[in-house]
Amino acid sequence: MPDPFRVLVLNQVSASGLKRLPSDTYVVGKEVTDPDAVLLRSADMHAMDIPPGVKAIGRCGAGTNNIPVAAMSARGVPVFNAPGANANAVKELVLAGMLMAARNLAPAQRFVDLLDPGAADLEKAVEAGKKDFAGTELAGQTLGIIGLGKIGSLVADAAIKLGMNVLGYDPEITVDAAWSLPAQVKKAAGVNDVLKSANFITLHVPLLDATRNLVNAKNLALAKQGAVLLNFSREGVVDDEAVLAALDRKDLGWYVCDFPGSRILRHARVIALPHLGASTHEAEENCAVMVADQLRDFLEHGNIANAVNFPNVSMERESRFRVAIANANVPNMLGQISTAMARAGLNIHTMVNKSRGDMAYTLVDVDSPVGEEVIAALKRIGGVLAVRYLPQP
Ligand SMILES: NC(=O)c1ccc[n+]([C@@H]2O[C@H](COP(=O)([O-])OP(=O)(O)OC[C@H]3O[C@@H](n4cnc5c(N)ncnc54)[C@H](O)[C@@H]3O)[C@@H](O)[C@H]2O)c1
Ligand SMILES: O=C(O)[C@H](O)COP(=O)(O)O
Repeated sequence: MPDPFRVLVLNQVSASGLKRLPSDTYVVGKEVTDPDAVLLRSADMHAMDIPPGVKAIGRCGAGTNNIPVAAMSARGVPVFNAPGANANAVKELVLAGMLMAARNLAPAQRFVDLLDPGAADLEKAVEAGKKDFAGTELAGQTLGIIGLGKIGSLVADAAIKLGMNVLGYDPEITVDAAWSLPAQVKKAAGVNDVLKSANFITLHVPLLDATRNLVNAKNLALAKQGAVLLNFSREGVVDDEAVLAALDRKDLGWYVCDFPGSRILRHARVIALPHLGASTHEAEENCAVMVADQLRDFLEHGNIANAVNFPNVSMERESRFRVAIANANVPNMLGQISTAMARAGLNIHTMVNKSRGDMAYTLVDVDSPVGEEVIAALKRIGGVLAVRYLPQP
């Protein structure tokens, strides 16, 4: 009986996902030591000493900026995420955010909270107060969407259905995402174009070097007066100081965001939520199940689906003896791998090799058991980052 896989869980991950890792072959929990894999949501792994035995990381969500992906790539460790699994939850919260801003719901609620329930003129006070909170309707307004991936495309579709005009910008849109966009979405030339034209601007990009401070003092100066900026992306995508200045100048009407950093807290025109975008039972379950299944397929069979730093690679088992190799995407790796196996008298039954950027990944099924010396020889090949032997009973 092989040792069980050990999975360290860093956040509150849905039990439905954890149940996908059966207790006879997995030890899963927050106190697990010497883990083979880590499952998490938003815990910050950058300062963490990631144990050398970690073979995979599973982010039960979309953003992986809390994980040292480049360092994991250098170790040949895939970082899995759950594309689209929480997109509907975020879309619904964006719609809520637009409505909260357009209808002044936050100050209206604060006004009602302060009413005296015992006052004889309660109804009169309600009717007198409501004029301060009159708003606008969404239909007919222009929504600018920056980032048209899983979330952005759902937001576009919902906004069109609400009667909004939609303008989208995404310089790296995938073919699949482009196909899933409603035909009515107009293409913007850039962030400036979106800011100039939209009454509502919503951000759905990952936090990368290229997207840090994507919305800043320079381009906020172009915003339509009273525009509403929504940030359900990441705190660093928006320059908070620039937003505060734009709100104070009344250039921006509202800033709705899911990241209540210290600078924006308690500003009267900021609606800040506690990173709630993906916090629905449905999204938490979808993300955890998707990532746990991907992690299990990788740990047991070496197959890779939805790793942000590896190609998708999957091969049906054609023999009981499988070797999985992560290697640099450079010439002659396959030649060296097959030579090392041939020297040990191993016959390759079938193999698959794919690459993505600097990373390549190879699965090899051989006809007979693979000795430790062969695994050691494979590990010694320059450019090989990680080797795993995955025999089946
Ligand atoms: N608030 C929350 O709880 C919550 C939940 C889910 C995701 N998120 C955040 O939202 C981000 C997007 O999620 P997703 O599921 O839509 O991801 P996704 O990968 O499907 O889409 C991201 C899109 O951004 C585009 N993009 C990249 N750089 C860009 C740029 N400079 N300008 C315009 N577009 C650019 C990409 O081409 C891609 O289409 C995540 O990375 C995460 O940071 C937040
Ligand atoms: O990137 C994501 O998926 C979201 O920010 C959700 O984060 P959470 O899983 O910590 O709620």
